[in-house]
Amino acid sequence: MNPQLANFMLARTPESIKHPEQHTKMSAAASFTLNTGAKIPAVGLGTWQSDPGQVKDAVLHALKNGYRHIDAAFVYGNENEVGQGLREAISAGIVKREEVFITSKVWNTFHRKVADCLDQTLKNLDLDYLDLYLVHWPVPMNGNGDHPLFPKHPDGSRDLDTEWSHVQTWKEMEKLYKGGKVKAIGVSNYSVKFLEELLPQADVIPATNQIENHPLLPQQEVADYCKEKGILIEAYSPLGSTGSPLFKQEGVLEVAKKHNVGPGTVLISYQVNKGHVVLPKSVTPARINENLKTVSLDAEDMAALEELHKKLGFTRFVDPPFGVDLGWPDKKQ
Ligand SMILES: NC(=O)C1=CN([C@@H]2O[C@H](COP(=O)(O)OP(=O)(O)OC[C@H]3O[C@@H](n4cnc5c(N)ncnc54)[C@H](OP(=O)(O)O)[C@@H]3O)[C@@H](O)[C@H]2O)C=CC1
Ligand SMILES: O=C[C@H](O)[C@@H](O)[C@@H](O)[C@H](O)C(=O)O
Repeated sequence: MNPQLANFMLARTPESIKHPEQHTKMSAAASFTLNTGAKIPAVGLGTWQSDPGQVKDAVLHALKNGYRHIDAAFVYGNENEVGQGLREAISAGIVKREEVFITSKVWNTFHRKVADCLDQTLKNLDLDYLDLYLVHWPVPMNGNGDHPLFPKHPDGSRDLDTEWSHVQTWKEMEKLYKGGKVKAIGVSNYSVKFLEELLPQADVIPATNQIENHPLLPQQEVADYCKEKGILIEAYSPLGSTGSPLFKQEGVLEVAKKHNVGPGTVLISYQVNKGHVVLPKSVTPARINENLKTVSLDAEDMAALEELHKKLGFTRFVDPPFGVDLGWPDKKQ
């Protein structure tokens, strides 16, 4: 067996799952192991739509209260403040840089110049390396269009770079990995279709695939495929994204009642129980604390949560209008 894969298979069960008696309130200590051998904390703080003016304090609060993993991206436009939160925590002696797992992502308009995007991100965050760098979407966009991040054609459709392929982007990511400024590289928003295009050409297997995941979109096909290839799933929008709509789902509330916890704890625990990293976003101190709590869900709880998409159908909360087939089975007519 490929050593990257063997390492991953051995170590992907978090300690808290191997020893459920230790699996009590805070999951900061729970971690998975990437196919590089590095540890990644199971719960990370999301920062998409965390406004400048709020996100520095959110990051600082999270680090003070046990988080050791922050999920950022160039396109979020707030990396500078994320970096300030991290720096304050380091200056205050709360954490050391090497104790925090920092992820960022190359934006679509930078697929031909990933090294430039990385350098800007490192400058924004005031760091000299990232723990994980992801291809945000497998959709190159025109880097010389009418907008630096969201270029459009006159008809309003997104201006894609159809002369460049996501596989070429990956070859550039591999160079960054070999250069040492990123300790691991991975992908995001890759369906099986895109992974099947990528893997035969890849010298480095992606460490992670960050995808939308929650009981209304378990994405079992790509999750199973990634498990087989040693690629760890990172679940984004675990609460249903903006306004946490999954908090109102009856099935989630029933499991929450059974365990005497909030619906967020159920949605976050659902991911950790599946062996996924989970990235809840909040800028609200009490919620940031709450989102670090997990409980052990039993087979009956997991089945009840899985029933939801069977009853209600798949729901995708993050679905940007790229105008290309991303290969998602739930989007097939
Ligand atoms: N790779 C990709 O393409 C994507 C990556 N991501 C990553 O995943 C992260 C999480 O996904 P995201 O879409 O932000 O959505 P989430 O599912 O994390 O939901 C965030 C929303 O839930 C609210 N919320 C958080 N915690 C609680 C709580 N305990 N009780 C009640 N409400 C709560 C937040 O409000 P408030 O902040 O006001 O407290 C916010 O409105 C992102 O921030 C980003 O880092 C997300 C989407 C796409
Ligand atoms: O990470 C968050 C999401 O991917 C977000 O960056 C995109 O959905 C973006 O708003 C878009 O419209 O393409």
